[in-house]
Amino acid sequence: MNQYIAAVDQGTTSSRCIVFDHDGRIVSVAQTEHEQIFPRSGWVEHDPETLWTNTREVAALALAKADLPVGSIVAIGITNQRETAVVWDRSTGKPVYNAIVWQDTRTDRLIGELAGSEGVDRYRKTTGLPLSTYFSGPKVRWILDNVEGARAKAEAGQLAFGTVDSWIVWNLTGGIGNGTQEPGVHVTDVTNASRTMLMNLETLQWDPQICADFGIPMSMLPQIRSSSEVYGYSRERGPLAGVPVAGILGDQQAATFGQACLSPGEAKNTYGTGNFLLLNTGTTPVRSEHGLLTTVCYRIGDAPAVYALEGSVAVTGSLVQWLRDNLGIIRTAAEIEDLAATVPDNGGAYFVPAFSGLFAPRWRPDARGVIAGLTRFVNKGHLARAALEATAYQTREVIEAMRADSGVELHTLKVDGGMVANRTLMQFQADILGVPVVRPVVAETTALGAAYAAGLAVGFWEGEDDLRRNWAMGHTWEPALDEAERERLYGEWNKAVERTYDWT
Ligand SMILES: Nc1ncnc2c1ncn2[C@@H]1O[C@H](COP(=O)(O)OP(=O)(O)O)[C@@H](O)[C@H]1O
Ligand SMILES: O=P(O)(O)OC[C@H](O)CO
Repeated sequence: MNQYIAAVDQGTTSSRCIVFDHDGRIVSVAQTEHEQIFPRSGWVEHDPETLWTNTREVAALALAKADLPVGSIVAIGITNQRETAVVWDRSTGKPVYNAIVWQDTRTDRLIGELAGSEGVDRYRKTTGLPLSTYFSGPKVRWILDNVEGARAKAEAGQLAFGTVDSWIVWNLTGGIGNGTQEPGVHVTDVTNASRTMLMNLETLQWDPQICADFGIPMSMLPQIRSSSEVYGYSRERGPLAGVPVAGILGDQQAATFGQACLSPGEAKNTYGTGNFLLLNTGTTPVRSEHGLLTTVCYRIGDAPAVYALEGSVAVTGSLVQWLRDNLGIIRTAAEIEDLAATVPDNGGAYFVPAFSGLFAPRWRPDARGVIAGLTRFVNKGHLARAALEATAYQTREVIEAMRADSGVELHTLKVDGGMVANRTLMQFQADILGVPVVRPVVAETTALGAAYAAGLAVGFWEGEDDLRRNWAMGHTWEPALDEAERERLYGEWNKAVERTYDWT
């Protein structure tokens, strides 16, 4: 009987389950979007129970679609939107509040208080991260401060916190209130833990002082495990019953692993709701001086952890959604390419989507979005074009910071994620960087990375050479813009970005 690995990718926009074979090829896919909840300006939430029910539905559907027999799935890997925080009651399995999503900025005042006179870099040495609304710790604190009774229950050891991986694994392996009688395992992996602001980057353990400063009881926290080991077994009925849950990676680290960026100096850029560029820096954390994050890239079983430098851009694909949902100038995300093709260039317009402030490399929580350079000439085609270009300019900013921090010169850029279907964007990305942009055959690298982590833990793949062998080039976009024009456009972009500052 053929054997496969199932990967669950619980992302910001949708939940997916993808089944892979030994060559890393896709055998079956199922996907469903979930509601984005915006209760107030700057707030972004998801319903945790929907995230879980969608996950189990897409898993069942992916298996049913390919008619996979019981016993053909040898392991499950989990990958997830990172930082998003869920707090639930251990005895009922019910969340005490909606999941607070990574883009949510409600904790900005709290960040100011925590930064105090030491500033946003107060915990950077320990965690690799600047104080920001982006990370989970402040979100948990907000729930404890604002949900009635939550703090008392947390202090009594009755509440559990998890990033979305923990929440899914808890439910997948048990979950009271989920038709079973036993709690699931309460774990996370080093990559997800490294995004909470509560983990020490070198010891890979929760930091008691930071937890105390944040007012978060340590009894709420999951156990930190490697990215590739058996954490527990699925209790789901059907073909997944009893299958080991054997891999967990935050989605951007998973994409890095799925792109086989397994040696220091190798990088990938993922274009989803936001953009995330990760550079493998090997087994020593590299501290950033140019606005990047130091983060855990992966840890396979007992091997030493591998670290990465990361440039996180908050708004890229979500700007396309905004044009679709808030302005209605396109009906589907893919239509932006046709609209952009109605004009030859941006018509002088620059769209800086600082909807959650600006993340890497500028970290400006006070920024808000602008469209600069408007004249009577600009039409919706130009706005579509400017929206796509914004993704490419933001990527260039991050690559320049990465070069300054690490000295690594990227001669090609490996890309993946939902937006890389857009050929206009990929061509412009190559143009504005002046290096080729390369998309692999299997662009679902996030799910593939989680599958690899799970498959390595159960011996389905033997080692990293298997993963390197599976990577195959799909399409390359070569730069075609002359240097003077490239620099003129980028210079105007930089001017537009400065117009977003000091807004809040
Ligand atoms: N053809 C396209 N052109 C531009 N953007 C697109 C296109 N297709 C999808 N997107 C954008 O990509 C994002 C979805 O990518 P995906 O990798 O699935 O995201 P996530 O993992 O964050 O849920 C959405 O924000 C959507 O607007
Ligand atoms: O769900 P994605 O693909 O937008 O990824 C979100 C990131 O993990 C946020 O840090």
